[in-house]
Amino acid sequence: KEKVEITKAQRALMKVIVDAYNRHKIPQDVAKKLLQDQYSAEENFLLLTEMATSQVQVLVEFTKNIPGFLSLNHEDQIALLKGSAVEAMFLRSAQVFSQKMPNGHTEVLEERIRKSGISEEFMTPMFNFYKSIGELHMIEEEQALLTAITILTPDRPFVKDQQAVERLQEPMLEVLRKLCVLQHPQEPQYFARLLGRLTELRTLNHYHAEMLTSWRMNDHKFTPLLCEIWDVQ
Ligand SMILES: COc1ccc(-c2nc3ccccc3n2[C@H](C(=O)Nc2c(C)cccc2C)C2CCCCC2)c(OC)c1
Repeated sequence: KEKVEITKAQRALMKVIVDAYNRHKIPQDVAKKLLQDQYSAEENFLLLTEMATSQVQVLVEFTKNIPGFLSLNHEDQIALLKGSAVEAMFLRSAQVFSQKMPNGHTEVLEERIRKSGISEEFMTPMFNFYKSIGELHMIEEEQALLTAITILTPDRPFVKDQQAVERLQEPMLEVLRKLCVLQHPQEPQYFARLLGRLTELRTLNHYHAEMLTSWRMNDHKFTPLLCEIWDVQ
Protein backbone atom coordinates (compact mmCIF):
# COMPACT_ATOMS: atom_id res chain seq x y z
CA LYS A 1 0.00 0.00 0.00
CA GLU A 2 1.68 3.25 -1.13
CA LYS A 3 2.25 5.66 1.79
CA VAL A 4 1.24 8.96 0.14
CA GLU A 5 2.46 12.15 1.72
CA ILE A 6 2.24 15.72 0.40
CA THR A 7 5.63 17.41 0.90
CA LYS A 8 6.03 20.89 2.37
CA ALA A 9 6.89 22.27 -1.09
CA GLN A 10 3.77 20.66 -2.60
CA ARG A 11 1.60 22.08 0.19
CA ALA A 12 3.10 25.52 -0.51
CA LEU A 13 2.36 25.17 -4.23
CA MET A 14 -1.24 24.11 -3.47
CA LYS A 15 -1.70 27.10 -1.14
CA VAL A 16 -0.53 29.54 -3.85
CA ILE A 17 -2.95 28.03 -6.36
CA VAL A 18 -5.96 27.88 -4.00
CA ASP A 19 -5.39 31.43 -2.69
CA ALA A 20 -5.16 32.74 -6.28
CA TYR A 21 -8.25 30.72 -7.25
CA ASN A 22 -10.29 32.12 -4.34
CA ARG A 23 -9.01 35.67 -4.86
CA HIS A 24 -10.03 35.61 -8.50
CA LYS A 25 -13.59 34.31 -8.24
CA ILE A 26 -16.36 36.13 -10.05
CA PRO A 27 -17.83 38.61 -7.51
CA GLN A 28 -21.45 38.58 -8.68
CA ASP A 29 -23.27 35.30 -7.98
CA VAL A 30 -24.99 34.51 -11.28
CA ALA A 31 -26.79 31.48 -9.84
CA LYS A 32 -28.61 33.67 -7.28
CA LYS A 33 -29.53 36.15 -10.05
CA LEU A 34 -30.93 33.37 -12.24
CA LEU A 35 -32.91 31.90 -9.33
CA GLN A 36 -34.43 35.31 -8.49
CA ASP A 37 -35.78 36.26 -11.91
CA GLN A 38 -36.60 34.87 -15.32
CA TYR A 39 -34.85 36.79 -18.10
CA SER A 40 -35.47 37.06 -21.84
CA ALA A 41 -33.11 35.35 -24.28
CA GLU A 42 -31.58 38.80 -25.00
CA GLU A 43 -31.01 39.55 -21.30
CA ASN A 44 -29.58 36.08 -20.73
CA PHE A 45 -27.21 36.46 -23.66
CA LEU A 46 -26.03 39.81 -22.31
CA LEU A 47 -25.56 38.23 -18.86
CA LEU A 48 -23.60 35.36 -20.42
CA THR A 49 -21.27 37.70 -22.34
CA GLU A 50 -20.75 39.86 -19.23
CA MET A 51 -19.99 36.76 -17.11
CA ALA A 52 -17.69 35.34 -19.76
CA THR A 53 -15.84 38.64 -20.22
CA SER A 54 -15.23 39.13 -16.50
CA GLN A 55 -14.30 35.45 -16.16
CA VAL A 56 -11.57 35.82 -18.80
CA GLN A 57 -10.21 38.81 -16.87
CA VAL A 58 -10.08 36.89 -13.58
CA LEU A 59 -8.60 33.89 -15.41
CA VAL A 60 -5.66 36.06 -16.55
CA GLU A 61 -5.09 37.23 -12.95
CA PHE A 62 -5.32 33.65 -11.64
CA THR A 63 -2.91 32.40 -14.31
CA LYS A 64 -0.32 35.08 -13.46
CA ASN A 65 -0.16 33.53 -9.96
CA ILE A 66 0.75 30.08 -11.26
CA PRO A 67 4.44 29.67 -10.32
CA GLY A 68 6.59 29.83 -13.43
CA PHE A 69 3.82 30.96 -15.82
CA LEU A 70 5.22 34.46 -16.26
CA SER A 71 8.65 32.98 -17.11
CA LEU A 72 7.16 31.19 -20.13
CA ASN A 73 7.64 32.62 -23.62
CA HIS A 74 5.11 35.50 -23.96
CA GLU A 75 3.43 34.17 -27.11
CA ASP A 76 3.03 30.83 -25.33
CA GLN A 77 1.40 32.56 -22.36
CA ILE A 78 -1.21 34.02 -24.74
CA ALA A 79 -1.66 30.70 -26.56
CA LEU A 80 -2.31 28.91 -23.24
CA LEU A 81 -4.88 31.53 -22.15
CA LYS A 82 -6.66 31.58 -25.50
CA GLY A 83 -6.62 27.80 -25.66
CA SER A 84 -8.08 27.25 -22.19
CA ALA A 85 -10.49 30.18 -21.65
CA VAL A 86 -13.61 28.40 -22.94
CA GLU A 87 -12.79 25.23 -20.97
CA ALA A 88 -12.16 27.28 -17.82
CA MET A 89 -15.54 28.97 -18.33
CA PHE A 90 -17.37 25.64 -18.59
CA LEU A 91 -15.39 24.25 -15.64
CA ARG A 92 -16.39 27.31 -13.59
CA SER A 93 -20.02 26.98 -14.73
CA ALA A 94 -20.00 23.30 -13.76
CA GLN A 95 -18.66 24.15 -10.32
CA VAL A 96 -21.31 26.85 -9.87
CA PHE A 97 -24.01 24.43 -11.05
CA SER A 98 -22.77 21.69 -8.67
CA GLN A 99 -22.44 23.88 -5.58
CA LYS A 100 -24.66 22.88 -2.64
CA MET A 101 -27.99 24.72 -2.86
CA PRO A 102 -31.24 24.50 -0.85
CA ASN A 103 -33.63 21.75 -1.96
CA GLY A 104 -35.10 22.25 -5.40
CA HIS A 105 -32.88 25.21 -6.28
CA THR A 106 -30.63 23.21 -8.60
CA GLU A 107 -33.71 22.04 -10.53
CA VAL A 108 -34.93 25.64 -10.89
CA LEU A 109 -31.46 26.74 -12.01
CA GLU A 110 -31.34 23.93 -14.57
CA GLU A 111 -34.77 24.96 -15.87
CA ARG A 112 -33.69 28.62 -16.18
CA ILE A 113 -30.54 27.60 -18.06
CA ARG A 114 -32.52 25.29 -20.36
CA LYS A 115 -34.82 28.20 -21.19
CA SER A 116 -32.07 30.81 -21.32
CA GLY A 117 -31.94 30.94 -25.12
CA ILE A 118 -29.35 28.26 -25.75
CA SER A 119 -30.48 25.83 -28.46
CA GLU A 120 -31.74 22.40 -27.45
CA GLU A 121 -28.96 20.34 -29.08
CA PHE A 122 -26.29 21.68 -26.68
CA MET A 123 -28.19 21.04 -23.43
CA THR A 124 -27.36 17.33 -23.22
CA PRO A 125 -23.57 17.56 -23.58
CA MET A 126 -23.48 20.62 -21.30
CA PHE A 127 -25.60 19.16 -18.49
CA ASN A 128 -23.94 15.74 -18.81
CA PHE A 129 -20.66 17.51 -18.11
CA TYR A 130 -22.10 19.54 -15.22
CA LYS A 131 -23.54 16.42 -13.62
CA SER A 132 -20.33 14.42 -14.08
CA ILE A 133 -18.43 17.23 -12.35
CA GLY A 134 -21.07 17.34 -9.59
CA GLU A 135 -20.74 13.60 -8.93
CA LEU A 136 -17.04 14.10 -8.09
CA HIS A 137 -17.83 16.34 -5.08
CA MET A 138 -14.52 18.13 -5.56
CA ILE A 139 -12.99 20.07 -2.69
CA GLU A 140 -11.76 23.58 -3.54
CA GLU A 141 -8.11 22.46 -3.70
CA GLU A 142 -9.06 19.94 -6.39
CA GLN A 143 -11.10 22.58 -8.26
CA ALA A 144 -8.25 25.11 -8.17
CA LEU A 145 -5.61 22.55 -9.25
CA LEU A 146 -7.85 21.21 -12.02
CA THR A 147 -8.29 24.76 -13.37
CA ALA A 148 -4.51 25.35 -13.27
CA ILE A 149 -3.89 21.97 -14.98
CA THR A 150 -6.42 22.89 -17.69
CA ILE A 151 -4.63 26.16 -18.37
CA LEU A 152 -1.22 24.43 -18.44
CA THR A 153 -2.18 22.02 -21.21
CA PRO A 154 0.99 21.73 -23.35
CA ASP A 155 -0.68 20.73 -26.63
CA ARG A 156 -2.78 23.84 -27.18
CA PRO A 157 -2.63 25.31 -30.71
CA PHE A 158 0.43 27.54 -31.43
CA VAL A 159 2.33 26.63 -28.21
CA LYS A 160 6.01 26.59 -29.23
CA ASP A 161 7.82 25.36 -26.11
CA GLN A 162 5.54 22.48 -25.01
CA GLN A 163 8.24 21.01 -22.73
CA ALA A 164 8.33 24.23 -20.69
CA VAL A 165 4.56 23.98 -20.16
CA GLU A 166 4.83 20.26 -19.26
CA ARG A 167 7.43 21.16 -16.62
CA LEU A 168 4.85 23.46 -14.98
CA GLN A 169 1.88 21.11 -15.39
CA GLU A 170 3.58 17.99 -14.05
CA PRO A 171 4.07 19.21 -10.44
CA MET A 172 0.38 20.25 -10.41
CA LEU A 173 -0.69 16.81 -11.64
CA GLU A 174 1.49 15.13 -8.97
CA VAL A 175 0.01 17.23 -6.14
CA LEU A 176 -3.52 16.58 -7.44
CA ARG A 177 -2.81 12.84 -7.68
CA LYS A 178 -1.63 12.72 -4.05
CA LEU A 179 -4.56 14.86 -2.92
CA CYS A 180 -7.01 12.48 -4.61
CA VAL A 181 -5.42 9.45 -2.91
CA LEU A 182 -5.63 11.19 0.47
CA GLN A 183 -9.12 12.63 -0.03
CA HIS A 184 -10.70 9.54 -1.62
CA PRO A 185 -8.80 6.54 -0.16
CA GLN A 186 -11.68 4.19 -0.95
CA GLU A 187 -11.67 5.26 -4.62
CA PRO A 188 -8.24 4.51 -6.17
CA GLN A 189 -9.47 5.49 -9.65
CA TYR A 190 -10.74 8.93 -8.54
CA PHE A 191 -7.72 10.80 -9.98
CA ALA A 192 -8.24 9.09 -13.36
CA ARG A 193 -11.93 10.06 -13.27
CA LEU A 194 -10.95 13.66 -12.56
CA LEU A 195 -8.61 13.76 -15.57
CA GLY A 196 -11.32 12.13 -17.67
CA ARG A 197 -13.44 15.24 -17.09
CA LEU A 198 -10.74 17.30 -18.86
CA THR A 199 -11.25 15.16 -21.95
CA GLU A 200 -15.02 15.74 -21.75
CA LEU A 201 -14.29 19.48 -21.32
CA ARG A 202 -12.40 19.58 -24.62
CA THR A 203 -15.45 18.24 -26.46
CA LEU A 204 -17.48 21.24 -25.18
CA ASN A 205 -14.87 23.43 -26.88
CA HIS A 206 -16.13 22.27 -30.25
CA TYR A 207 -19.69 23.41 -29.50
CA HIS A 208 -19.16 26.77 -27.84
CA ALA A 209 -19.07 29.02 -30.92
CA GLU A 210 -22.26 27.43 -32.31
CA MET A 211 -23.89 27.64 -28.83
CA LEU A 212 -23.49 31.39 -29.05
CA THR A 213 -24.39 32.04 -32.67
CA SER A 214 -27.47 29.81 -32.34
CA TRP A 215 -28.72 31.65 -29.23
CA ARG A 216 -32.45 32.24 -29.79
CA MET A 217 -32.23 35.92 -30.78
CA ASN A 218 -31.04 38.12 -33.65
CA ASP A 219 -27.92 40.24 -33.82
CA HIS A 220 -25.56 38.60 -31.28
CA LYS A 221 -23.21 41.27 -29.90
CA PHE A 222 -19.86 40.24 -28.41
CA THR A 223 -17.29 42.28 -26.47
CA PRO A 224 -13.91 42.68 -28.26
CA LEU A 225 -12.32 40.41 -25.61
CA LEU A 226 -14.83 37.64 -26.36
CA CYS A 227 -14.22 38.00 -30.12
CA GLU A 228 -10.57 37.31 -29.27
CA ILE A 229 -11.33 34.28 -27.09
CA TRP A 230 -14.43 32.79 -28.74
CA ASP A 231 -14.35 31.90 -32.46
CA VAL A 232 -17.23 34.26 -33.17
CA GLN A 233 -17.79 37.36 -35.34
C1 LIG B 1 -21.16 29.23 -24.03
O1 LIG B 1 -22.44 28.82 -23.57
C2 LIG B 1 -22.68 28.76 -22.22
C3 LIG B 1 -21.69 28.89 -21.22
C4 LIG B 1 -22.05 28.80 -19.86
C5 LIG B 1 -23.38 28.57 -19.50
C6 LIG B 1 -23.76 28.48 -18.08
N1 LIG B 1 -23.81 27.33 -17.40
C7 LIG B 1 -24.15 27.65 -16.11
C8 LIG B 1 -24.29 26.84 -14.98
C9 LIG B 1 -24.64 27.43 -13.76
C10 LIG B 1 -24.83 28.83 -13.68
C11 LIG B 1 -24.68 29.64 -14.82
C12 LIG B 1 -24.33 29.03 -16.01
N2 LIG B 1 -24.09 29.51 -17.28
C13 LIG B 1 -24.09 30.90 -17.73
C14 LIG B 1 -22.97 31.65 -16.99
O2 LIG B 1 -23.12 32.78 -16.57
N3 LIG B 1 -21.84 30.93 -16.84
C15 LIG B 1 -20.66 31.45 -16.28
C16 LIG B 1 -19.73 32.09 -17.13
C17 LIG B 1 -20.03 32.25 -18.60
C18 LIG B 1 -18.53 32.59 -16.57
C19 LIG B 1 -18.26 32.42 -15.20
C20 LIG B 1 -19.16 31.76 -14.38
C21 LIG B 1 -20.36 31.26 -14.92
C22 LIG B 1 -21.34 30.53 -14.04
C23 LIG B 1 -25.48 31.57 -17.59
C24 LIG B 1 -25.48 32.91 -18.32
C25 LIG B 1 -26.87 33.52 -18.34
C26 LIG B 1 -27.91 32.58 -18.91
C27 LIG B 1 -27.92 31.26 -18.17
C28 LIG B 1 -26.53 30.63 -18.14
C29 LIG B 1 -24.34 28.45 -20.50
O3 LIG B 1 -25.61 28.23 -20.08
C30 LIG B 1 -26.61 28.21 -21.09
C31 LIG B 1 -24.01 28.54 -21.85
